[in-house]
Amino acid sequence: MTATDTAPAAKAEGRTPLMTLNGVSQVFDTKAGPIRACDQVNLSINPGEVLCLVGESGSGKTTAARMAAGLAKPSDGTVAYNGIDIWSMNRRDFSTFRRGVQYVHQDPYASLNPTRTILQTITAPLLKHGVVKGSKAAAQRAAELLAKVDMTPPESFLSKYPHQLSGGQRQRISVARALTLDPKIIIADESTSMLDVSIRISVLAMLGRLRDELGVGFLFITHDLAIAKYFGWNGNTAVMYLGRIVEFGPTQQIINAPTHPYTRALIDAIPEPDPDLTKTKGAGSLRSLEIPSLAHLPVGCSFHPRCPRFEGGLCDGAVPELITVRPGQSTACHVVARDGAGDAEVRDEPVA
Ligand SMILES: Nc1ncnc2c1ncn2[C@@H]1O[C@H](COP(=O)(O)OP(=O)(O)OP(=O)(O)O)[C@@H](O)[C@H]1O
Repeated sequence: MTATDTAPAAKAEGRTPLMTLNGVSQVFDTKAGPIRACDQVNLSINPGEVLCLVGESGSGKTTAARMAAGLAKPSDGTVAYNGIDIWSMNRRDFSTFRRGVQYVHQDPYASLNPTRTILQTITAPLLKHGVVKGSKAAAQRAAELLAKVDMTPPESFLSKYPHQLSGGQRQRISVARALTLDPKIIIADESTSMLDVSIRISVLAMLGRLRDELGVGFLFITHDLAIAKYFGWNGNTAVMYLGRIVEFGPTQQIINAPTHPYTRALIDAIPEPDPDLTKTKGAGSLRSLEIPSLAHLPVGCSFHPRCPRFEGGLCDGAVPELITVRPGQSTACHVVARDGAGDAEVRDEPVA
């Protein structure tokens, strides 16, 4: 077994991934002292690929996403787009990056300007970046984009303000705005978590259709592995815990054959309609439900105080490295590194 990063297919094929996070860290100064919200994260995404970033609240997902979107500068490491560090790009390349990578926020109400109509919200980037010429063409394109996100008839929404729309409709507007500049990657940060279940499912279905039709890549952030399973079944999933990636691999393997005890615990938290499947899950219970503070990380593996497979002297020594345990799948766990992961038995089950 060898130390590994979490860059999937493109690197293996010798291509430069469209976007890479190379050893990216983010340190915040807080009252409790400096915290490392992201610690040496390696990820890569290509157009058409889905990468799900999963973990509990506070695991560093949004911090990683903001760095990927160029909204925050890493304390360490680099974010590269088309192989170029975004923080040393010239203006033209940085503008290409900004157009190519669009961020869809968890709370569309906070990210939509309340004083702008939907027409103004959608046409502003189209006109600013010269995607279309003239207000008539911009309005026509805005109507097409609304139809793409299933807001029909578009004409009935263009003159409305965000407060006149439902949460699901606002989220669709955020997605339509993200599509204005023909992005290569959409970063969707818990973008359905504030919606009611039935609305969430329809917004997820719409995003899934865009994923398939437009060939756009997704960095899809969620605390809910069930949603990663739904959205990212044919992509990869990285599981984050207290700022570090603890497991990475094809989503099907992560769901059906997880190796890290934390991933197993997240999977156990997914309600399972089939009792036989529930029986095959076997993480054992967590030793503690308390998530340690980033300001006082446990020594060694930071999951060890909660881990059902904890072994004194092994897990509370060094920080475990992310190592390849099966083709395409890597885990940061001393016990798995010592005992092996076993064979993955991946059921090609249909997406729920
Ligand atoms: N600007 C900041 N200053 C200080 N601490 C911060 C800042 N931004 C994030 N943090 C801290 O960094 C840690 C990771 O936060 P982050 O929002 O990235 O996690 P998350 O996994 O996205 O969680 P959630 O799902 O709750 O948004 C948290 O402890 C958070 O309080």
